[in-house]
Amino acid sequence: MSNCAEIERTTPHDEFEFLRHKLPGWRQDHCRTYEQELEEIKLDLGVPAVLTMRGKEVVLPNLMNFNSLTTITTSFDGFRDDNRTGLDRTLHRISKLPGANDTTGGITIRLARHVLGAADDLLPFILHKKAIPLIGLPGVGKTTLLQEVIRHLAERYGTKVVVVGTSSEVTGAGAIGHWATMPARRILVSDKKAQPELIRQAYANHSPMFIVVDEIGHHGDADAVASTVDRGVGMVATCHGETLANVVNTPTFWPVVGAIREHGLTRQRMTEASFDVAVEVRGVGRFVVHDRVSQAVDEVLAGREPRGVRVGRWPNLRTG
Ligand SMILES: Nc1ncnc2c1ncn2[C@@H]1O[C@H](COP(=O)(O)OP(=O)(O)OP(=O)(O)O)[C@@H](O)[C@H]1O
Repeated sequence: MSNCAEIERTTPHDEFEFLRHKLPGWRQDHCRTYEQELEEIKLDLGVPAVLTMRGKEVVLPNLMNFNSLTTITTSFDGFRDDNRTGLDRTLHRISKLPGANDTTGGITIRLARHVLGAADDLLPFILHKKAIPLIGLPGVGKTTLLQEVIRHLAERYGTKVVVVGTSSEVTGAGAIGHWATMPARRILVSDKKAQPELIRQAYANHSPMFIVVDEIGHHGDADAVASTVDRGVGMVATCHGETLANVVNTPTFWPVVGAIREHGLTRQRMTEASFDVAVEVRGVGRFVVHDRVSQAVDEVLAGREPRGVRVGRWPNLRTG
């Protein structure tokens, strides 16, 4: 699929600038200094703003006052019930901290950027696979990786890729999706409780070859994912957790890891796992891949840690 000639492209720099111009003048200057490495801006009432980067924090001078916080917060539109919104033509995520009496106590701005090549090391392991979870703790780079996976899928399968998710980081916040994930189609989830039904609608109504779900884990998600895969539709989904073992040990995921049942003190896998390869995202560019998921699930159920293959930028890389 290469019919993207008319899609307007923004660079990570453009998207950084759209965001930076929302801040009061002197804070704009501080942010510019850290453009390449900035990951989050935390603006809380009564304390100085904090810029976070991988492995370091910078505390800005001056306390955040009510007027500045209100001016910044009201410059972003459309906060949803989960207190998140995005910024048009960018992948950034803006989240409110609810304060006393319906006020806003602070905001967290996650600066997301499309990183071309972020999935390259993983491609040999995941292309031509049917169903893949990307497992990782908050902030390890799952969403950035997911965007690249979507871009690769959309290049191959075009509009037969449907992305289901709440997060503006994955496909962009605006009425039109972010160029990097187009022409994949998107279903925006405004209420997480509706996600299982929207996954079902994605396969029932839109003839996908692949459905991509940003964050499964709420009640009903795993059942919807398992029945999608049973119908032969490909699936890539992110899950919170550090390892595959964490996922297997969380009952809400049991439908996708082999319909696990408890018998007294033991747990047993009743079917093959829905996923045929599982990826643990351990850090930016560092992955552990399990390519025989059902067997790895059995290892966890037997109380052992399954050994995966280390892929990507690990120091002293060797297979484990
Ligand atoms: N390969 C990469 N190269 C450079 N920066 C990256 C890369 N992957 C992620 N980052 C940066 O790290 C930060 C966190 O990444 P990301 O939002 O993808 O994490 P996440 O695991 O999805 O977090 P959460 O679970 O909180 O949504 C972002 O600022 C992102 O731009």
